[in-house]
Amino acid sequence: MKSCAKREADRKTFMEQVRDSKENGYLLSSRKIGSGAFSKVYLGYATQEKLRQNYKLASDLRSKRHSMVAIKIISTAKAPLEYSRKFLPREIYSLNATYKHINIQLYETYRNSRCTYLVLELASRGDLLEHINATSDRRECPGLEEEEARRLFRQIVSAVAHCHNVGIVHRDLKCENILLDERGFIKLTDFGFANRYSLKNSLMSTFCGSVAYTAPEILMSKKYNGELADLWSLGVILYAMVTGKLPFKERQPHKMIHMIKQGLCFRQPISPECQDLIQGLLQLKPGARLGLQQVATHCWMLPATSAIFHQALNAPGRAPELSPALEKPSAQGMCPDSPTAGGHGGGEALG
Ligand SMILES: Nc1ncnc2c1ncn2[C@@H]1O[C@H](COP(=O)(O)OP(=O)(O)OP(=O)(O)O)[C@@H](O)[C@H]1O
Repeated sequence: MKSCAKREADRKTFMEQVRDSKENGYLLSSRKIGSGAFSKVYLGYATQEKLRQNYKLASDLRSKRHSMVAIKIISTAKAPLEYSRKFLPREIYSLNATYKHINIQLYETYRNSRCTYLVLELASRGDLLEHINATSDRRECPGLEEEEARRLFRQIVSAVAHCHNVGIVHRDLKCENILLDERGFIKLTDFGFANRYSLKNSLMSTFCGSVAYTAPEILMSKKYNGELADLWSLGVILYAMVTGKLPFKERQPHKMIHMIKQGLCFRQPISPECQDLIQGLLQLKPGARLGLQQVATHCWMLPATSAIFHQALNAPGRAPELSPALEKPSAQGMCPDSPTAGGHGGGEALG
């Protein structure tokens, strides 16, 4: 239980934050909608005066017919210096650089010596992980229907392509960092690990992100290309969306690598087109992964062409990358042709 003194200190801090926000044109509500390692996110409202001053904010909120925003408050006085000096500026830079994309909206920032405030578009329907888990429960079947997964994945790919086009790699793409707004649009968030690169093929060396979504080259502590590492994470996200599970799940990087080398396993019926796309992204060799352009035009992303692709897949002479056994999983729901069937940790529960 919190001590009285701690509660009083928290109350004072919150009142200061309410004041700071009011001075900057926002009413901070006491409804906390999320928290991170060094941040708290509250529901806020833009004042009429703010709406008069900020045309972009006003027109965006008008289209939504409300004045709500998410206010992320980072206590820079309490956060480690490295976070305030390195990761937070990167997050703000990245959000600003990607501002003009529908999936990512930072309206403005303000700060004082104690806190930095990020005013963000409100994504009121929680994150993708919660959505997958809730939908799985409702359907009594793990994962989203492919049609819904396709609709969301298209937006995610578009948001990541936008980042890459302006020279930003996210480096922490995961279901928890993809939020949903009230209209079902995705909002990419948490750019704390994002980095900019000036050379197309420049390599990075910092370990970022969550092990389950992290590209094998990073787990192996190799220098890596940030764009190609983001592509791996996209493969993990798509797998999670359609199966409700993570493809590889281990706490320790060396065990993860072992699992990845054993190969991917689909334990439930997923269309061959979707499997092909996931396989194309989850390639051990970074250079062998599908590029974003190829992802965006992959037949699974364009349903109209999927029938043609299906024919091509089954055409004589094509190497059978997707065996019939995978298209129609066995009664046990395992991959009989996989050396790891039953034994490997692929298909671990989300969460
Ligand atoms: N725009 C938003 N709309 C609604 N909720 C949000 C928004 N931004 C963040 N949140 C909520 O706040 C949580 C923390 O936000 P965020 O991930 O940006 O913080 P963080 O400090 O970078 O987190 P972490 O320490 O996990 O990296 C999110 O998981 C989400 O639940």
